[in-house]
Amino acid sequence: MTEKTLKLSEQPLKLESTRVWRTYSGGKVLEEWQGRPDPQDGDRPEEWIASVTRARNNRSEASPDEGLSEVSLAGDATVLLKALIDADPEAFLGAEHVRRYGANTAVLVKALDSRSRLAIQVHPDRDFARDVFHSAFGKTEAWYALGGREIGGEPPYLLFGFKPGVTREKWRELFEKQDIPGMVDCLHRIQLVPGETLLIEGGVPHAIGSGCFLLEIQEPTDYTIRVERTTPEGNPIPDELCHQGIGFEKIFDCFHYEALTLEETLARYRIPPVVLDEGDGFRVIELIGAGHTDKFRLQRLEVGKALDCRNDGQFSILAVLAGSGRIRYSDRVMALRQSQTVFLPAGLTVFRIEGDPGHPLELVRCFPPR
Ligand SMILES: O=P(O)(O)OC[C@H]1O[C@](O)(CO)[C@@H](O)[C@@H]1O
Repeated sequence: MTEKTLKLSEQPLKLESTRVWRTYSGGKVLEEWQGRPDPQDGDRPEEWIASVTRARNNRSEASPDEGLSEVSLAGDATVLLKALIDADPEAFLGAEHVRRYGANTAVLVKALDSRSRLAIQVHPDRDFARDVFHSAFGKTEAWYALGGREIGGEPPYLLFGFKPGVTREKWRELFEKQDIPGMVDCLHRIQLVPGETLLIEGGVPHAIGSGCFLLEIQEPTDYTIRVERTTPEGNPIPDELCHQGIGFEKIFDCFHYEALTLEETLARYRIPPVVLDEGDGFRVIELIGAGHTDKFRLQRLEVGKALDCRNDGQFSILAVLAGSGRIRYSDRVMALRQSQTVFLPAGLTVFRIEGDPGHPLELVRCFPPR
């Protein structure tokens, strides 16, 4: 029997691995999860998934396309996801999405594994991004904790949100003195709990601690303002990477000086999961919904048997956290295994996810804003 002819925008697209250089080290747990031989920590601790966003690393030796994801085609051929989308935005992203956001997915997904703590940083909200970077997107982000490891006897942890008593003047003074313990002490600290989701709005100071393995969903930019001029591992950070070209004076405008207690911070930013649908051999859990942010949505899918899905005129992105199985679409099948990532174009309207007996699939499904 001959297969039906399908356009690329009508089929699931397997994504190649896209590792990206960062100022912090990590990646060993990520590589273990990916089943790579000889997993190692290094200077590319992040996997960018379905990315149409270029990394802002300011490194002359790197490719100008660093950060852009490639799609695997037949044989060993690959093509940039961005090139496919640019050639036919509506078919891949959906007409309504293109009307609102142009030929941009409006979302970026990452798997991130830190051996060392990240530098204390902040990302722009939409207003700051528009006024200062002339960008339609800021960098609100959310972390879905997958697991982690102890580093030097310390369990994985997160720093975020100003504590009561922190003012713009105090923050600036600590920056000028480069008083790192003082800056760390201005932020709330919590332990990373696998399965928890935190939403970090643009403007909120934060630093992912050492030993964290998480999935991140965010707006599609790489604007990171870093207030530590030397990384926790002792490497100087070039000024341009700290202030992103806007100068040190301006960076203090990017922070939201809203000092909340830990309870208030967690009540605002920790998002409890909600079961949306459950049946014989599947569960669909909302991790981030439209009520939490208008920047993206995130679901966890658990598929022991089968789950019928629709794309409803929008694309979505899958990452297989664990298990194995397949996607059935039209008259075809695509195998799924742990760490596989897949772009599901808007033109793929219906598909079925099936888990293998004894190896139920655990997946995240990432959506752009509605
Ligand atoms: O400043 P660093 O350590 O390179 O970290 C940047 C990283 O921080 C994050 O914003 C997470 O907080 C990632 O999206 C980003 O790649």
